[in-house]
Amino acid sequence: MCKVIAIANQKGGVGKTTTTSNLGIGLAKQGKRVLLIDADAQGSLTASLGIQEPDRLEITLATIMASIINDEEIKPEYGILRHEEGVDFMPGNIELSGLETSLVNVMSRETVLRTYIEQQKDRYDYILIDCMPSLGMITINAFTSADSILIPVQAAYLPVKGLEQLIKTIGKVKRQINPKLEIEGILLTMVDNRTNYARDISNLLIENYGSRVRIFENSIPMSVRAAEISAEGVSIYKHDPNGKVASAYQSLTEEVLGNE
Ligand SMILES: Nc1ncnc2c1ncn2[C@@H]1O[C@H](COP(=O)(O)OP(=O)(O)OP(=O)(O)O)[C@@H](O)[C@H]1O
Ligand SMILES: [Mg+2]
Repeated sequence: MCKVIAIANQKGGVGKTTTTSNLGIGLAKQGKRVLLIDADAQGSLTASLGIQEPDRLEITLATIMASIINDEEIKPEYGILRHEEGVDFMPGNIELSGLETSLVNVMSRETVLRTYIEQQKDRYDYILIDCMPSLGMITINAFTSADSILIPVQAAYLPVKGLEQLIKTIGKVKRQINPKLEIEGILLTMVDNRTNYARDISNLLIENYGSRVRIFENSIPMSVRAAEISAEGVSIYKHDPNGKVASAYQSLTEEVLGNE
């Protein structure tokens, strides 16, 4: 059985991409077959997997989705790249923003990505989708394709209002298009253990959402080592194997495996 998890939060810079790559590589290290999908026009996931100029790539998620819109046959492995640490990935780049605009007039515009992912399901155990910081059509496509949504929340600010909107959108997609959709959990990221602030936010999250949404036991600490990896093109397990962020992502991986 393949599980599809979208990593989403319309707030920018909360650790979506970092979580997608390190959870994905974590799952691969546990022997799972993993496909990562870069559904963000910024191409940050693609860059963090070692592609220096995502915008120069010819085959990306945008071209694949355009083929599906045009009803063209594509082989499942077409355009998929492989990272040295054992994950496959479908890159994304700036062309996704043009596609986002053109989706408005497309028949079944919410299900284009799902059509692609359905073709991949017998080839992978986990498919993780790195969403862009918006709730636009591409993100809705990700929610339509997913079994669950993992929501990274940066521990440095009170996220309540944006989270409410995100949870509402997830509920709407669940009711209208994708009845199996669940929230995998809220993940606190960039936790600075020198302050009490993270604990306050954690308590606030539990108070406000604990009854409705699972909050991951593991959080991801703030560390300059984590900020370095996107430039290195490798995971935290390779860049700083004995550090606290590697250990946190490993624990998160185990938690996600436990949710199977
Ligand atoms: N645990 C961490 N500690 C310190 N810095 C981090 C940590 N995780 C991520 N970062 C850094 O914070 C920035 C934002 O992280 P990331 O790109 O993963 O967020 P994002 O939610 O994907 O952003 P966007 O909304 O732009 O797609 C990056 O520069 C990243 O390297
Ligand atoms: Mg990102």
